[in-house]
Amino acid sequence: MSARSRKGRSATSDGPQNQKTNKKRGKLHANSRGGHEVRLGKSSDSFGDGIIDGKSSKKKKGSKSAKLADASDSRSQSAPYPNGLPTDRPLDVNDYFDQLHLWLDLEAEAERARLARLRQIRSQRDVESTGQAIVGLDLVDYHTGLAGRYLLDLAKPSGEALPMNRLKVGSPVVLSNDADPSDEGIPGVVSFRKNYQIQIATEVFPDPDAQNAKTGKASKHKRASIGEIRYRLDMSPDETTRKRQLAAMAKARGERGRGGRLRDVLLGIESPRFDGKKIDVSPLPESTIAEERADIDFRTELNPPQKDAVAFALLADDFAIIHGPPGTGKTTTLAEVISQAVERGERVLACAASNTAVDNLLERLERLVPYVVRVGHPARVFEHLRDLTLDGQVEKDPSSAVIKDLRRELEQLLRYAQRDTRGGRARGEMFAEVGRIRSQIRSLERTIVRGVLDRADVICTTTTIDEELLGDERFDLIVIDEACQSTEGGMWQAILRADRLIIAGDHCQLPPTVLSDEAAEIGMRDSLMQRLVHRFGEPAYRRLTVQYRMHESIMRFSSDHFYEGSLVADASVRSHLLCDLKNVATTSLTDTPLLWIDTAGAGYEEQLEPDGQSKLNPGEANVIVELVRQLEEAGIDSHEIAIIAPYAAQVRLLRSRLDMDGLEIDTVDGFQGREKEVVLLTMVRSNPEGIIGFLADQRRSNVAMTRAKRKLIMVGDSATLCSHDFYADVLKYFEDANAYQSVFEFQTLVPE
Ligand SMILES: Nc1ncnc2c1ncn2[C@@H]1O[C@H](COP(=O)(O)OP(=O)(O)OP(=O)(O)O)[C@@H](O)[C@H]1O
Repeated sequence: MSARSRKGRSATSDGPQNQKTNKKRGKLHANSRGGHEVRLGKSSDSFGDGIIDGKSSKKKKGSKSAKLADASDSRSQSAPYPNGLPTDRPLDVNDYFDQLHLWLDLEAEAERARLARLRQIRSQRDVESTGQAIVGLDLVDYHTGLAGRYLLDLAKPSGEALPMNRLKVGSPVVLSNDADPSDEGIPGVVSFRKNYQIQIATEVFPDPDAQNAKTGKASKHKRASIGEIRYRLDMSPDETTRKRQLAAMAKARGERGRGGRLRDVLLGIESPRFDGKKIDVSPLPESTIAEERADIDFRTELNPPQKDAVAFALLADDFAIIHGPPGTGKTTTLAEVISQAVERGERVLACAASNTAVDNLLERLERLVPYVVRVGHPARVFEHLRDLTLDGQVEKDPSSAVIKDLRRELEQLLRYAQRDTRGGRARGEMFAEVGRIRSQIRSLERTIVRGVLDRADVICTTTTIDEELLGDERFDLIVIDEACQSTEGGMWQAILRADRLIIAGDHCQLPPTVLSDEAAEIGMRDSLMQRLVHRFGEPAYRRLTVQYRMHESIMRFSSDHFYEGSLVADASVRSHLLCDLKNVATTSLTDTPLLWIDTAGAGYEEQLEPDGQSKLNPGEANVIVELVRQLEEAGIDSHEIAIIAPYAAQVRLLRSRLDMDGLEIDTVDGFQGREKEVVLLTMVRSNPEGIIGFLADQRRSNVAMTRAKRKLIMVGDSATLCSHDFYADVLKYFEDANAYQSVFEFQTLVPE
C-alpha cells in the first residue's frame, strides 16, 4: 500500500465503519483536507454538565449574548481558514497565526461569558451544584510559597466537607467577597485540595481594607478583619495561559534561522528531514532505521515497534511523531528516546498538556536520567515525585536557609497585619514591608533556581511554561507527550525552545477541551499532531502496536474500529481474567472479559439533575451498585475497580451511593491515560428520541472502553444508544462474544 493511500486510512480517527455510521446520520462534512471528518457532538463541556451549551445555545434574539454570539459567528466566518487548518497545502505563516489568535479570542470570550453567567447565580445551592464555584468560605490560614506567592487556605466555617466541585489543583480561580456581587476579586490558582479545605496560590494578599471599603464597613469605623469576611471561589478564565500563548505565537511568527525552519516544517511549507533527507522525496528507508536501532544501547526492555520508534525519533532532524494507541507503551518509549538523547549529550525539555501526563513521564525518567527537574507547583505533582520538583531541589540548596528565615519574617508580619485593626497608614507600611521582603526572597530564589535548572539534563513541565522561571533556557530537543490533548496554540511555548521536536499521542482518544463552539467549528479541537499526520502521512510517524493492558477481547473492538486492526495483545495480558488474580473467586462475572447489561425496556429513563444541567440515571446506578457488590464479594479489591460515567451528575450520584476506600468514580476525561483491572461504564442516556449527546464523540468512547485490563462491563440502554451505528456495532461485538445480558436476566440472578 502506498504511503499516500495508507495516509488516507490511518490519519483519520474513523475507520470505514464510522464513515458509514456518520454518513447515515448526515453528520459528515467535507473538510478542507479533501477527506471527511466526524463533526463532534455540540456539547463542548467535557464534564457533561452542559452549563455552557445549555445557556449559550438559547440566545434570545437581540439580547446582549445573542449580539456577542453573532459577532463571534461572523468573526469565525472571516477566519483565514474557516473550515479549519487545511492539510493538503502549505499554510501561510500570517494566516496560520491569525487563525490561532482568533481561536484564543473566541475561547476567551466563551470563558468570560461562562464566568459572568456563573457569578450571576447567587443561591448557594444553585451555584455549588454547577461544580464551578464554592461559596461561604473562611480564610483559615495562609503561608508563602515559591516566588513569594501567597498560599491561602479556605474552608467552610462549620468545618463541613466542601461540595463536589471541579476546582482541581491547577485550576485558575477568582477569590471574591461572597457578600458583594460587584467585587471583581483577585485571581489565583488552586494549589491543594482536600475534602474539607482548598488552598489557592495568589500574587496578591486579600486586603480587608479593600473589602471593607466596598462593604462600607470601613466608613462606619467598624472595620472587619480578614477573618470576618466570607469568600467565594469561582473557576475563572485562564488569562495567564492565554497571554503566554499569545506571546509565544507572536514570537514564532517572526522566528528566523533554525527556529524559523522548524516553524515552516510544522506549517507544511518545508518538508521534514530525517537523517538529512527530505521525506517527500524519499521516505526514511527501513534499513536506515534498522542501522540506527542496531547502534542504540537500549536502557529499557522494548518490543520491536517501540525500538523502531526510538530509532526513528532519534533520526529526525525537525520533528517525528510516535502514535501510541491505548496501552502500547508510548510513554515508556518516549522516556527511552529522552534517555538516549541525554546519553548523546543533549538537553531535553519534556512536556505534556496535563500535570498527570508530565508525572507519568517523569516516573519513568527518574530511573533513566541522572538529573531531571520537574517545574510546576509541588501540590500538582505526584507526592512520591516531589523531591524532583524545582521547589524540592531549591529546598535542598544550602542558601535556602536564608530564604526560610525571610519567609518566617514575612508570615509573622502578615499575621500581625491581620490582627491590626487600626487600618490606615500603619497598616499600609506593614504591607510595604511585606513587599520589600517578598522581592528580597524572589531575588535570592532566582539565583538558586538558575543554578538548579542549568544543571538539569531534562526539565519536565506542562506545555503551559512558566516563562519567568525558565527564562531564556534553550534545549536541543523538545518532547511532548499526550500531544493530542493540547490545542495548537498551546504547543508554541514549548516548540520555541528547541529546533527539534518529538510528539507522541493518539488522535483517536480525547481531543483538547475547547469551550467555544465557534472556535471548535473552525478547527480549534484538531491537534497539531493530527494535522501533521494528515499532512505528511506515514513517513512522519511510527505507530506502536503491541499493547500491555487489555485482554485481547477488550482490545479487539477498539483495534478494529480505530487502528485498522493493527493492535496485538502481548502474551502477558492476552487472556488474563479477573479470576486469575490472587484470592478472587471464579464466578460468571470474573471468568469472562466482557459484559453488556442492557437496560432497554426497564424504564430506567435518564433524568436532569435538579437545579443542574447534567444528567443522571438512578436505575443504571442501582445496577452498578449491585455489580460492585458482586465484584467485591468475589474478592476484587475496591482499588482495582473504576466506574466511568459520561455525566458529572451520575458521577455525583454514584459517589454518594458508593463511599468505598480506593474505588474511583469519574468522568471519561478523568481517566485518559489510566487503567484498572475492572471498569464499569454507565452510559446514562435513555430516552425515546435516541439522543445520545456527546456520547456521539467516538474518541470519548474509545478512551472509556480501553481502560479495563481484565473486565469491561457496560450498562446502557441499547434502544437509545443503538440508534447510532457506532453503538450498534459495539452491541453486536458484545453479542458475538456471548457477553450480552438483559437487565431482566441480571435482576433474576440478584439474590433477594
Ligand atoms: N516493552 C514492554 N514490555 C513490557 N511492558 C511494557 C512495555 N512497554 C510498556 N509496557 C507496560 O505497558 C503499560 C503501559 O505503558 P505506558 O504507560 O508507557 O503506555 P501508554 O501508551 O503511555 O499508555 P496510555 O494508553 O495510558 O497512554 C505499562 O505498565 C508499561 O510498563
